[in-house]
Amino acid sequence: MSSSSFFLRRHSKPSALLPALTFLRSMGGGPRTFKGGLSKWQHKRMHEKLATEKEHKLLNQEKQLYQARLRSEIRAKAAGTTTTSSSSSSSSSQPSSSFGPMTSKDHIKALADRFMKAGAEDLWNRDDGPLSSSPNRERRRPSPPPPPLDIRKIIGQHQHQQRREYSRWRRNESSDSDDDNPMDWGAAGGTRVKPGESMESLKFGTRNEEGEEEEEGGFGSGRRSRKEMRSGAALRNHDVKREKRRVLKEGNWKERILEIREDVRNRPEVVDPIGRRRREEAQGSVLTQKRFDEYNISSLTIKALNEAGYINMTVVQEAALPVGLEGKDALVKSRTGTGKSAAFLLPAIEAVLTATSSNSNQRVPPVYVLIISPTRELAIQIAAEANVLLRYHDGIGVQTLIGGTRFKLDQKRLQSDPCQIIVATPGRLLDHIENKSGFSVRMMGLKLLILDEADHLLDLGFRKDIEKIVDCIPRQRQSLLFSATVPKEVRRISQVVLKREHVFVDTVGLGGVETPAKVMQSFFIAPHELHFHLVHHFLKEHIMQELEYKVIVFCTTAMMAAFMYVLLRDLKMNVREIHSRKPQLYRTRISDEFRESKRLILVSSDVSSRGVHYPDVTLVMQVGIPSDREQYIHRLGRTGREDKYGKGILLLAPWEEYFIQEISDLPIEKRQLPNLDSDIKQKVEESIGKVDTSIKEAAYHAWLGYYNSVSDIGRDKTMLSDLANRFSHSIGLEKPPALYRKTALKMGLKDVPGIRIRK
Ligand SMILES: Nc1ncnc2c1ncn2[C@@H]1O[C@H](COP(=O)(O)OP(=O)(O)OP(=O)(O)O)[C@@H](O)[C@H]1O
Repeated sequence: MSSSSFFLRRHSKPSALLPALTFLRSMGGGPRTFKGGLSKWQHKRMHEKLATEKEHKLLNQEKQLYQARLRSEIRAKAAGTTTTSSSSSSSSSQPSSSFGPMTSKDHIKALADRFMKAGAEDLWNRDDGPLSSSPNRERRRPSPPPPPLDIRKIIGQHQHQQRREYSRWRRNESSDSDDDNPMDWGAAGGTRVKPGESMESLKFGTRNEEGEEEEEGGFGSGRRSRKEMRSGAALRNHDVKREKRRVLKEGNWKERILEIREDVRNRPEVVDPIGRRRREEAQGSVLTQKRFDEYNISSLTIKALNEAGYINMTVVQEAALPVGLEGKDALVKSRTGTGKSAAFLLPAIEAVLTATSSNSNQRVPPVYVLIISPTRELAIQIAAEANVLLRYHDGIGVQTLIGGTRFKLDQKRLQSDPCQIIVATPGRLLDHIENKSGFSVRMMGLKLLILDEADHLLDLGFRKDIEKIVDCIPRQRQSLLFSATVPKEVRRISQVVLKREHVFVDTVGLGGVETPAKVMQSFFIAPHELHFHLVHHFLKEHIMQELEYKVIVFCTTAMMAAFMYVLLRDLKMNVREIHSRKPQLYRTRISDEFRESKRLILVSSDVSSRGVHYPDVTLVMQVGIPSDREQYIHRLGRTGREDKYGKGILLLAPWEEYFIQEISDLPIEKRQLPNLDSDIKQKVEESIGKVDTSIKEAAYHAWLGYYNSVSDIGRDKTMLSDLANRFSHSIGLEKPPALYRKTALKMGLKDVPGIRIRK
């Protein structure tokens, strides 16, 4: 069917679509409902709640253990058996060689020592007096004492840092090295590899026995292993205790945020953008000196690579290829747009070549490589890149299995055009596995499983599907996981797919900035009513500045994207839309058009936020709060790819400002709102008025569904209803449209004032 007939079909009856549009957030083809009719977000919250309960249970158990230790110490004292540990502890922080119980003071001192080697004695003195009055001690330290340390503050900040896995502290602590060089933020962790640098300096953290990765860097002035920083067995209950005791007063937070902001403002790239450019140019690009032909890659692939313009490897390719080619499992983290696809496609092709050479006379070749991607666009793009690299390999085929296309057509292609590499989205792949057509038999020969955007695929929305898929493929296989973001919890869950002894390749590094170096990031806080005016203003301004502009505007939901598109089109902008409410053929066409074009604006939901490579995007605008830090980073990563320059704008409403804390370690700056021209304002108002009511109502419903799922806003239903009313006004609705009773019930909005329910 032609794309135009799809287009006509889409417009024939928009109202018929409405019930299906309600409350569904674009999830890139992932499952939308879960057992018991729960939405993704309700399901996610349920799991978070269960995890918190579990954590509390563990806390109690550990508390009991601690109390038991104290009791045994008292008993030991009563029996007159003072242990070596207690007597030696005042002079040494080392644990005693005796296995008797430690006193509580010893224990705390030992902890303080381990926690902060350099400052431990000060901590001890401050809290426990006796030591500071010790004459020996005075003798040992004749110089004036350093300023007292506030242990609570330090521990609180340290835990805060651990919990969010941010690394600002490390940067602050190690900033002496080269504070004014934004490119060197990761230097203290020794993880950023510059062209020509030895690969030894890259971080390859293999898993230790506890399943934690050993990494350099840590708190305080010294370097320490990640294992030490985290929960060692002895430290663990005290870690938890500190967490419980921690008083994070609002004031402290505010102070810290102000400090961070001040720091951001003073960064050289903010105050001196030209100097920044020069410094970066001096630093070189993501390309290294290493050439592809130096590795054990087939000459036919090298030929194709060279033709495609790939001569030298990027940092991630140089780091991940040897691991992938050796057949090891790996979790690979590297910034957006740095060439991860080739880093996994090359081992994939080699795996097929090895497998076919030993297994050549099968009538229907098994599938040797399975690549899973969260979105259809990304799957199509990966298959296209694989085809480029396979140009000279006759007999090796790639196929995509993605939703939104005809299942029967997939089956026909699988039979008529056998392939060894499959690129699939999870849902459609499962359909094929569960369908008894022999597809799962072909999967029995699988040698290599690759998850692109692995953190997203292991997130709650997809994890069940991934687990099912993993259950249906051979255990004896290699697995490679790639992403630009790898949150702590994903590292743990990755064991669902990876072998225990996998390698962690991290080209960002602890303390490294996760966003592209050459993207200037700023955020604006403005009442929601002004967002559309501001989007229009920023676009106009950018078009004036950039002759060859290419912009992506990310909206919170598919229906918000639809609304924004209609509005910008009416304002005579050269704009396209792409989101999950569009048929796949339309999406593919728009995606291809945007890839090839210049001077074009793409309004998108999250179908374009991850992995999709649109060359030369000059500006990424994010309107409304991103669902998490990772989403912000991936969306922003659509610009500044391949070492190019770009701009990122985040537009938030005042109640969304708390999100800035989530990304406070990134080089993002708050900007003053521009003065809006009253004529332009009026023009925008008029265009809002012209948008079809059905689109506005669907946008309102989607807005409510999205913000209900954003925990800090969705928790307070009265506030949510208030904001929803304001939102409905801002998109030109006279009154908020009513909800279906069932939906209102599901969202916990049934008896909330201001939320209308259908009779
Ligand atoms: N060695 C290389 N030499 C030249 N260009 C390269 C090289 N490797 C990759 N590229 C190009 O860099 C661009 C970005 O690559 P790719 O899409 O693989 O990035 P990515 O790291 O997967 O990004 P994301 O995190 O957004 O998924 C592509 O256009 C690709 O063709």
